[in-house]
Amino acid sequence: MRVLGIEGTAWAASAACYDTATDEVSIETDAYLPESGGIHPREAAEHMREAIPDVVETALDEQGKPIDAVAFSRGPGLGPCLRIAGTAARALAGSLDVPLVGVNHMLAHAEIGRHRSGFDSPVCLNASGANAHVLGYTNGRYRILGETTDTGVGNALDKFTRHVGWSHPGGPKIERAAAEGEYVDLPYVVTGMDFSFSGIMSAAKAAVDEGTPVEDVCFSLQETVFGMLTEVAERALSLTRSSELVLGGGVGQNARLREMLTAMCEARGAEFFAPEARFLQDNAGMIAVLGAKMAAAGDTIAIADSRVDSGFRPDEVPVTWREDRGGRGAIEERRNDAAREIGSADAYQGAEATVEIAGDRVVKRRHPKAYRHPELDERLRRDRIVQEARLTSAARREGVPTPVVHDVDTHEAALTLEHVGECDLREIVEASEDDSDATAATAATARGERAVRTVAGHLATLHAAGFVHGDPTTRNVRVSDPLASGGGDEGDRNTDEGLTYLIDFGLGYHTDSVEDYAMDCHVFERSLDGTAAAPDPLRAAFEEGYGEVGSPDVLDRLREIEGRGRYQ
Ligand SMILES: C[C@@H](O)[C@H](NC(=O)OP(=O)(O)OC[C@H]1O[C@@H](n2cnc3c(N)ncnc32)[C@H](O)[C@@H]1O)C(=O)O
Ligand SMILES: Nc1ncnc2c1ncn2[C@@H]1O[C@H](COP(=O)(O)OP(=O)(O)OP(=O)(O)O)[C@@H](O)[C@H]1O
Ligand SMILES: [Fe+2]
Repeated sequence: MRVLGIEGTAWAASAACYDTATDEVSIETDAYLPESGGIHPREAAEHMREAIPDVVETALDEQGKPIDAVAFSRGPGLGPCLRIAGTAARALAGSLDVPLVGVNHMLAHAEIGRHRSGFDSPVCLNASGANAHVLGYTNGRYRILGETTDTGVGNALDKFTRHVGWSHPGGPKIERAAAEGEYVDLPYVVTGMDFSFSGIMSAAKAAVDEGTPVEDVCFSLQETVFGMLTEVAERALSLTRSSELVLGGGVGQNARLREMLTAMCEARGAEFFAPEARFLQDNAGMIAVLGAKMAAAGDTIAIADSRVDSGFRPDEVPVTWREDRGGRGAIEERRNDAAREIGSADAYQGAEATVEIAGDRVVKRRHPKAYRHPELDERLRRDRIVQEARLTSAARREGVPTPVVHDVDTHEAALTLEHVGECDLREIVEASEDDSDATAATAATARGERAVRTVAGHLATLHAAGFVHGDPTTRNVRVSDPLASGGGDEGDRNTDEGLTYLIDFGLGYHTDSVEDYAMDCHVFERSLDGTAAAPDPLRAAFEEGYGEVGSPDVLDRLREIEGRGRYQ
């Protein structure tokens, strides 16, 4: 099959031909470069209007053979640009009398890495201009495991370079200047698997204004921003137990980012793949390749339904082109692989730390991360160990079951904690749809729902006390057996079903913001999406449980967060 791809979300007016027989992709791109400032939507659309016919003609001429389908970026992107590229795609599909395929641009960034690497089911880090997120595949959809809560990563870098008077795009200029720079501290913001850039960017601009050499700020921006992305990618690998990572998006052209991701994957025995530059930056090649997979699956679109969508999110797309659904079988396989690799029940390799179990105690150590700048690494490990010890105890005082903290060693970044629970909540929710044994499955589902409801109550209690957990995932909840929980002397409201403990408070902080509380809930719900065999009833149980204890404002805000588009 030969597919013509058209890309026109913002700066790249691009057309490509992909031939499935040879796996060859030829790409023709005409880039819009603003004369001053950043991308102006109207100018970008004007460029799109002029450039699209030419790149399409060149791509078709080069192919020289008939085309079987036309694929185009439906979104996300700038509305005026999308509409022009969409109109061209519709006209072409009509005149060639071939099917039309509407592609999600961010999924194309992710799928091109999977396609070129041959990986089976990787986690994908998309680091592009207008977006930044980590995707994992479960139950027939790509789930957003973590994302920016403000701007895309490239846009953030570009805003900084505008401030210092450099021309667009700024990313490559930061990379060049960073070669001459030294480290200075900038804010580092990771909440669960989400992250934000606005605080860092304000601090970076202020540092330059106050006389810090711009090279030092560029160097530190890379260390901080890419350190955050790498950390989040590692958390996603740990949560999903995947051992494959692919990179997508224009910022992926940065050598320091790729170096960090390579080092992180190497340290945890995972494989890393970044496609070549022509497939990282916006390009129609990735649209043609995913378009071909969709067309082969019959996933084409009627002209009448082919409206563009500037806020099109990757998790809205039902995945038709993958044979596996990423359901229970895939989860089980990864679980077995992980168990074989660890080879012992006495030690865990978390995303951040190693946890050794010795009798009724565990020792948790945050080892240095080779990918991170040593100064940043030391600061984070020390701060988090102190915070974890403080908030673990603070939560206990509020009546939320947590491990007793026996010892804190800030020098070694080590904590000695009481061993709690029998398994992570993840094991229960992963298992809750086992069709081989219906009775066991119903029991597991009921147990999962009860535990999730209890977690919701615990989070509401923390929020009422003025702090957040910061990383409430199904891995950071320990669940004990109902019979083994020992007579209810803990005074927990759910003693009859065993205790549900919260652990791993290293990313927690004090706050009185409804937004922060709602984000805490959002992080937990998304971890259900990323790990549970059947997330929907669990989400419902969570919201019900939160509603019983917590403020309705938080739940309202949670729904608002879920409905928010991130494209800016
Ligand atoms: C929706 C779509 O229009 C959008 N496209 C987009 O952002 O273009 P993309 O080609 O993926 O990425 C461009 C960004 O990539 C950055 N960039 C390019 N080379 C870079 C480098 N060496 N280091 C850091 N950033 C770099 C640029 O500064 C710019 O912000 C997206 O994918 O989010
Ligand atoms: N006090 C504890 N009692 C029992 N098990 C524990 C305890 N602390 C940690 N564990 C186990 O070790 C695993 C990793 O611990 P923790 O989440 O604290 O480390 P981490 O490196 O931050 O992991 P991640 O970032 O992947 O959540 C937990 O999922 C849990 O299975
Ligand atoms: Fe892009």
